[in-house]
Amino acid sequence: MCRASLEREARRKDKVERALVTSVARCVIPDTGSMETVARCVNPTVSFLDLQRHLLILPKLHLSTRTEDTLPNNNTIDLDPRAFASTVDIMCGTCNGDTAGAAPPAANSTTDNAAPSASTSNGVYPAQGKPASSPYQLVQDYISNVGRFKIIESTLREGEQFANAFFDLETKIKIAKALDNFGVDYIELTSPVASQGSYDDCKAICQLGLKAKILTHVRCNMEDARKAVECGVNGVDLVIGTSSFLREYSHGKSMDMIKSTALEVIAYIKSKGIEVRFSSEDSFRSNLVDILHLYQACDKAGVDRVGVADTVGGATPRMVYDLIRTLRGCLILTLETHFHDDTGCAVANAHSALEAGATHVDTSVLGIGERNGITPLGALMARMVVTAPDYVKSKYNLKALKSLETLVADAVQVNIPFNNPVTGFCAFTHKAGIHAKAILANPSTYEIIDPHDFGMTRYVSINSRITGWNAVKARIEQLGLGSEFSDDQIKEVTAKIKQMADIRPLAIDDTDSIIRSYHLDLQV
Ligand SMILES: CC(=O)SCCNC(=O)CCNC(=O)[C@H](O)C(C)(C)COP(=O)(O)OP(=O)(O)OC[C@H]1O[C@@H](n2cnc3c(N)ncnc32)[C@H](O)[C@@H]1OP(=O)(O)O
Ligand SMILES: O=C(O)CCC(=O)C(=O)O
Repeated sequence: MCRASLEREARRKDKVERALVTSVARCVIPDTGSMETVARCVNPTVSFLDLQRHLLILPKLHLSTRTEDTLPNNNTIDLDPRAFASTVDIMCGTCNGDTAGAAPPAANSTTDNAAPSASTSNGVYPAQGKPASSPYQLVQDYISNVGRFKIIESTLREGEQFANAFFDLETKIKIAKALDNFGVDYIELTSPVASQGSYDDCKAICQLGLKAKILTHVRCNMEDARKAVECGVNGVDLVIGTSSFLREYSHGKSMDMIKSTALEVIAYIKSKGIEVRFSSEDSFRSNLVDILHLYQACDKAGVDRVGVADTVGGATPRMVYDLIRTLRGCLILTLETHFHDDTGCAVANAHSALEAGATHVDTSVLGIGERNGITPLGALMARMVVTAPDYVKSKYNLKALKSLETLVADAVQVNIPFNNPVTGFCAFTHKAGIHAKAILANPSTYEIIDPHDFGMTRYVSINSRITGWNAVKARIEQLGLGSEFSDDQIKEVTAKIKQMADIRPLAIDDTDSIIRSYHLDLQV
């Protein structure tokens, strides 16, 4: 029977039930030979095969169905039931909806078919159980970390790979202190193996006594790891490419060699009592099963974090969600993510990763890095202050963003882009008359971010032909002339501004002069 008829049959028999998914596995579907992700439920009547053969709707589990992946012997991978302990609708042709004997649902899961409660639809972070002040309806998700992520700030590592970057020690120290003042959790530095200067600077920054933990980023080999440890860092970020591109054309190592070296290096760093992270470069073009096994081995060896990198910036938010969710389901619980911005998805990908259960995001100020860079710190803050306002406002010193960006922009001799989230010169400028009227009445009408949270101010422009009388009235009031104009007179002066703005671009002095000259005429 085809999937659609099963679906119809299930609906007809009203056998829609909710079941708690306790685990998932990827296996070959006998009928089709394709590789799919399937789920096991607490309901004992819903067997593994039932779920393969009958319709399974997993709205929260956007899992991979990449057919090129191969599975180990028993066609399963160890999975973490907690990661998938969410309630899903399952239409099943064989079970009768009787959930007797089912294990109790996990905390935070819902077990009935009722519409979400008012608190949920109003935006509650289920993982934290605290109300959100975001006006957007958040997606309820047990595993999401949007309200408890950490930042690994890589301006002094990835950022040094930006074409224009040259940071002397004095500049590095200024940037490190500014990042610390902003409240980032970690500061990642260039490999001390890169040059004598990099080594000396790394040592010097470790001695600053910053609140943020200092990391350095090295190749996955013993010599690099030894140098890193010598510098006195709090942690070492190990990296090695796992895609066939990088295995063949970068370092030439097989997956087995990568694994044995990784385990040796991890053991060494751990023996020194400092944090160690293992990351696969080019994770999204790596074989899923390869990296699952590698990560699980590293996890078992006691790494503090596992890193996933979209090294060439080709991933989409859906792909990110898919991979991170799958890794979370495979007992990889502390997950760092690194997104390049080649296709403009770096911020969205970071958000998607957090929704899927990643714990750490790599950023750099203004996104500077190799090619066109990575997730920008400021843009990520803009995104996250909307998603998780309480967390972001209490944790990060948002008012320091502008000066931090200015410091880095000056150091690498670029301008802050005009359309940069939050700090771009027009990020809070409102111009069209319809917008201006509503903004003046209530800024939330056309602003999702409150500029004051970042120490910024909004600006309502009246210097154009698309302005309106409400905006002009506000300016007249600012000039202290409010009581001397009737609404009709304001409309008349607005017409004069538009007449002039049809001829040439206006500055605020021009519009003020039109207003003042009209006002003088009123006196005579
Ligand atoms: C995606 C990323 O951004 S990863 C981080 C990138 N960061 C850096 O490259 C740090 C700055 N780099 C450097 O200063 C230099 O490249 C160094 C000091 C690391 C190495 O310099 P060199 O010895 O001159 O080698 P080169 O840069 O030409 O090639 C890289 C070497 O590292 C090896 N390699 C590359 N990645 C890895 C890895 N993850 N683990 C182990 N070895 C690696 C390559 O096989 C190559 O080895 P080879 O000398 O046997 O050919
Ligand atoms: O170490 C990492 O996780 C990321 C390394 C990197 O810069 C990349 O893969 O683009």
